[in-house]
Amino acid sequence: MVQAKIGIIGGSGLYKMEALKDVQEITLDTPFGSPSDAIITGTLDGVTVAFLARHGRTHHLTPTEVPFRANIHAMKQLGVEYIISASAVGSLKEEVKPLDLVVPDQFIDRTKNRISTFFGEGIVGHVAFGDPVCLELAKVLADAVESLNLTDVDLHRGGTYICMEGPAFSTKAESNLYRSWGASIIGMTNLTEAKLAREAEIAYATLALVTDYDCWHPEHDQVTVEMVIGNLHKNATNAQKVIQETVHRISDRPFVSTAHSALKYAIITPLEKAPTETKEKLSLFLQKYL
Ligand SMILES: CSC[C@H]1O[C@H](OP(=O)(O)O)[C@H](O)[C@@H]1O
Ligand SMILES: Nc1ncnc2[nH]cnc12
Repeated sequence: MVQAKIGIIGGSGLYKMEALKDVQEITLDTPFGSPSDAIITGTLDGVTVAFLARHGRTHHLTPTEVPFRANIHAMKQLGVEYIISASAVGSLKEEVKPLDLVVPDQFIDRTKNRISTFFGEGIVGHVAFGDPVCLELAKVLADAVESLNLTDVDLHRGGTYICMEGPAFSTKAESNLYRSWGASIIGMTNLTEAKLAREAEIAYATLALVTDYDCWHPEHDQVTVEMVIGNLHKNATNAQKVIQETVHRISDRPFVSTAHSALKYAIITPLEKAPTETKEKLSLFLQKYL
């Protein structure tokens, strides 16, 4: 099977990477079910990457239905060590304008209906998540954005991403509450993914593509899918340029992230006493500690 150190998870509006060459479609199974879609491997400027459309290439999965565990497991099977996530978000701040790019460094969890851990069934682990994205990868991503000098696009380094359950957008009261918390952007997917990536010891960072002002803004007080997709199409070209530049930078200067050893002090259950079936289910993550 093709191996790729860099994985790309594309969200709403980013269902493929146009610049990929030597493309192969790989259908994988995992102990956590099937991923959202086939994984597309290929090369970007000679570097092998693995691309997955988070909601499926036909966008048929709601945020709640996205098989986050299977997606991360599949990336790990391919040898992925760094994940670049591209995601559509609403803005919670006036200065974060539609079409801007944000590289968040914090998340707040407002999800209610999803499993966001690989642990359980006899093996307990608690990974550190104080810095939920890999700060080094986030810097590479933000530096890549800056180097491209994209017209009419401001870059925001850092900021808090509210991860809500969806699929309905927020109420105005919720949106204003999140603003009062100082959060910058809102979406429905990235915290879950970041947590699982951390448990899988994969460095993870988000390129957030601002599509709307959510519903708090007096002059733009309804967010619609039409608005989101319209802006995302405009953003998709920029997103692909940024991803390509980031891939180039990672392959030029691969680095060791603290995420790569996140499980070292996280597992509390003595593995020799843990159920064999669970050890097998988690073997891809645990093998180096067994
Ligand atoms: C189509 S608007 C809401 C939808 O867009 C974002 O998706 P993703 O994070 O995968 O880009 C948001 O999280 C919602 O799933
Ligand atoms: N306003 C919004 N709320 C949640 N997720 C989004 N994705 C894009 N815009 C969004």
